[in-house]
Amino acid sequence: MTVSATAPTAPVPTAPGRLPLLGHAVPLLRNPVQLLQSIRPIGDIVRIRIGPLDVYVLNSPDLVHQVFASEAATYRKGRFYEKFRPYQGNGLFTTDGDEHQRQRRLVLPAFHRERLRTYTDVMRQVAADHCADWTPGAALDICAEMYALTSEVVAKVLFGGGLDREQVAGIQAWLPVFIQGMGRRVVSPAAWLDRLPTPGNRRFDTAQRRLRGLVDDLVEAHRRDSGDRGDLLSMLVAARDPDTGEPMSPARLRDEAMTFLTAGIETVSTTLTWLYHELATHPEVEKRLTTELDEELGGRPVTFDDLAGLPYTRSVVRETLRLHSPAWMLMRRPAGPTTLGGVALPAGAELLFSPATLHRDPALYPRPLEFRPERWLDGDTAPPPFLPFSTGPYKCLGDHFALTELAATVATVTARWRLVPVSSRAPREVAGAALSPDRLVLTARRRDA
Ligand code: HEM
Repeated sequence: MTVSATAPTAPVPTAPGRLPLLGHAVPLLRNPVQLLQSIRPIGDIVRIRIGPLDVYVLNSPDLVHQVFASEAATYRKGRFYEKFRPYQGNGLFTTDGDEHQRQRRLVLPAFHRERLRTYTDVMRQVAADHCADWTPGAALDICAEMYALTSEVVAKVLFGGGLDREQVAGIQAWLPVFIQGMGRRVVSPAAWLDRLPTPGNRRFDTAQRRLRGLVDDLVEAHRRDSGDRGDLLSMLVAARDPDTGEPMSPARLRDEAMTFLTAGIETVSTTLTWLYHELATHPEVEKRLTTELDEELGGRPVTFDDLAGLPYTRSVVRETLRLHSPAWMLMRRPAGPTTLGGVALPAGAELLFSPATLHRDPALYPRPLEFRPERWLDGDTAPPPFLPFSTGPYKCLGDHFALTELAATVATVTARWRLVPVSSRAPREVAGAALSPDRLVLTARRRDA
């Protein structure tokens, strides 16, 4: 059923189960993705209530396209992103409008295809070094392993060879505390709670201070020696505004670096963890994957140019991003009163789109809960909307970076190791900053043993 044919003033259906005062806060806190999934069949736009706040959930891919892409100029990023600003500063993630557009133009060349070619060598090397330390038969905490691997990749690509071990360890130790604390503050009911001198708040303050200090030092070092070191930060330091000729200020460089650290690690490590869960429970997929890797690479290290010739590997990555989209909630807010899908929305209305639930809609994807990389290889019908990285002017800037890192890591790790289940327990989804598995333990077996 859709509401798109209704008159502009028609009421929007409200999700069932609303409680007085609390609205839908209880199911949202308990399992937000389940709630968002359950209301998809109700209409193209469905209202949920969080206490006094109305949130309009967009279920139709056409309306998502309208709000996020074709009419994006008439929407702001909205509440969720504003709440990140005190912690993340004025990076790409928290800015919108003209300021965002100017900044995005400056940052874009650092993600150019030719740069990705160089970054791929770092990705492969980190993955190879990381799994070289595994002991055959050892039970591995895959969430921790993938977090350590991906945080080293982003730190090295961002800051280059100048990083010492202590700095990498500092990023790995403080970043999860910072991201988790920031997530809690974004949904916190009262800002004063976050200023109480509790152990958790003190740990967050320390993490934020240490990370900012570390990033400030690295920015300063790059500005002093401003040649191209092949890393991402060098590109940002060298960037000049085409209108004014001005470089980015040290604070802006720090904010962008913090944005890449917070946007580019957990998303990728979560995807890799789900991917290894799926491989461990789908031996036929793993077999086809290793056959492709053996045939195409024959044991040699993967390069950027090899990735185009690994269609099954890329389908495994794509299917993981479909079934386990890290982004489960994106928001926008109309700049003024607007009509959307035939429904009048008030100025400042909060709009929500969930890539995770769109990708599990049986109307778009047949047998949506099955992990079937083959669905991306059939290729004779128009593919359904696939939006793990969102769409429009605020679409993930690191999408090609992430796809390259995921494929290069899988090609490197899976060529050497099989990760097999320790138990039949499936990971439980936890909706935090990303839609993550709560826990995954797998046993490492050498493929050549
Ligand atoms: C599987 C991995 C990833 C996923 C699923 C993902 C997804 C997303 C999504 C959904 C957004 C928000 C878009 C919106 O509000 O419409 C976003 C923004 C962003 N992401 Fe990613 N991301 C991933 C990896 C990365 C990586 C590796 C980097 C950088 C190294 C990165 C950098 C960014 C930045 C800078 C933004 C803000 C873009 C802007 O507003 O201009 N992401 N990402």
